[in-house]
Amino acid sequence: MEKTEFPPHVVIFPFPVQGHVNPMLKLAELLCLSGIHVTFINTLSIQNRLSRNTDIQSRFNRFPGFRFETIPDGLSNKVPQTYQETHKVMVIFDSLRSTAKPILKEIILAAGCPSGSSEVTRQGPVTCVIADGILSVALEVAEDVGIPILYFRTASAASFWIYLCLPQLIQNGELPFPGNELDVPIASIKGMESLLRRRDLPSFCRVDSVDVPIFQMVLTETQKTLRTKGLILNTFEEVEGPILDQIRNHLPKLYSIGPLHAHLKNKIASESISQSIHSNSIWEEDKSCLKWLDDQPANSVIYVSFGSLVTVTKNVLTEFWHGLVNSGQRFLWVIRHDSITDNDKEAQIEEELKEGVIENGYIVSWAPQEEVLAHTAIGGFLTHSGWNSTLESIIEGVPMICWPQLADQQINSRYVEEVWKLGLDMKDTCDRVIIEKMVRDLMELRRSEFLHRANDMTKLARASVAEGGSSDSNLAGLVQDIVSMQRKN
Ligand SMILES: O=c1ccn([C@@H]2O[C@H](COP(=O)(O)OP(=O)(O)O[C@H]3O[C@H](CO)[C@@H](O)[C@H](O)[C@H]3O)[C@@H](O)[C@H]2O)c(=O)[nH]1
Ligand SMILES: C[C@H]1CC[C@@H]2C(C(=O)O)=CO[C@@H](O)[C@@H]21
Repeated sequence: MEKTEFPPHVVIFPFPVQGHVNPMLKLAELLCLSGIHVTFINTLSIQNRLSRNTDIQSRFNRFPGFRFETIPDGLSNKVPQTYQETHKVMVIFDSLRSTAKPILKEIILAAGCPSGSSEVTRQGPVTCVIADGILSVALEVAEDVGIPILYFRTASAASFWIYLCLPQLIQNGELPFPGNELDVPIASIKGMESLLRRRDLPSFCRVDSVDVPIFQMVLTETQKTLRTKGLILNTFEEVEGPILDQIRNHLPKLYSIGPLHAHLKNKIASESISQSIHSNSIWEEDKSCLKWLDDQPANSVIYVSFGSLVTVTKNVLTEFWHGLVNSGQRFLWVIRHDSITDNDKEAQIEEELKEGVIENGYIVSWAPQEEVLAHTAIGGFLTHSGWNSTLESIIEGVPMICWPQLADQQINSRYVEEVWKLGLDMKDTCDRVIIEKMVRDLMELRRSEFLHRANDMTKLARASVAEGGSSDSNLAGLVQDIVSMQRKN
């Protein structure tokens, strides 16, 4: 086999939102540690925010075969704060669809050419593309230029499997469903027959017509996965095994390599590189909360965060405020600056909440979440059930109260309560009395039950990313397949 003068070169292209960029940067670092060269594509605003709020540049400078490539934001950085999250996502999606194709093609074709910047980074021709599982614009470019493409879907395997089964749900008359009878069982998804109700389907399924744009987006983008060389998922066999087996019937090359943040920490430790947790936050992290946590008893604090996309009204915040205060538990609460939709009152709301904070509460606008969940003071997590947050809670053995709002969060919360039994699902309610009761149940009355379950799952998660574990082996298989793609090109 002829020897190539360059290592394999992968172009990685995430959907430009925090919950996608974060895990894909972890993947990029893992591939760099395996000797693979990487070009990572960010929109200009994402790249500027990462550079402003993290050590991203210096962190990746240690890899001579790595470089960032930035592309214009298009319309995506002009989205009014009052837009609902799904509207924001569709603006970004449509903007990339209309602008990214020629730019991505140019990046790929210029790689490895003497006149290109590859002379600076010494990268060879592109071996393959790893694109976000909702960016088929990258699939079209890869097919045009004739190079392999893998998808990385950053949400749960369970949500991906439901999206892949949407055509059956429509054919069997289970979608769309009129009205709000949400406890009707869903029967036609293999592996979830006795688990699913309408309310557990991803939020995009709550439509009275399948022509709703974001429903069409997830349906068509997911079906296009079948045209790729394989699918990477940030999950592990022991947590979503039965569903991974269902997906493998349609996508044999399925690489479950998560939890990626823990996987990367393990690999960095084995390379004896600096141990500190490196942030990929696009907001500035308020680390003062770590000092506040140092002063709290072990397992005494419930951490509250709803991720990077969910927005809330003042009324919702007020219900959570009273529920948390009335529970008598200590709490650390993230209220993201751009998360309040009645934004004319944003400053007033936060001040009211802060004025009301008694000694057992602490509020920040963005936290170092991986460090918070690893802190001994944390005894519970009130979460929106975003997949990164769910994995970060699992690996640290923190039981959860789930308040799902968007996309895969609904099915994730169902698995937390009903399958993994790691916590409580507050789905479709927001009431101070229910919030208070659930916080007391998680932090006091059923504490030992949930901590026991969480401890068992933590062991499985840590074993999967340890040397020889399922995710470790699957990552080695991914690297090997990328190397073999280079030889074929
Ligand atoms: O104060 C905070 C809050 C969050 N995070 C981090 O931000 C990420 C948030 O990701 P996630 O929990 O997945 O939530 P979203 O940002 O809402 O993620 C979007 O993308 C995910 C992956 O596709 C989906 O699972 C979610 O439903 C979708 O909303 C996590 O890594 C957190 O550690 C912080 O660092 N500080
Ligand atoms: C707003 C959501 C549309 C699909 C994306 C997603 C996925 O399944 O890839 C999950 O949640 C969000 O990140 C996106």
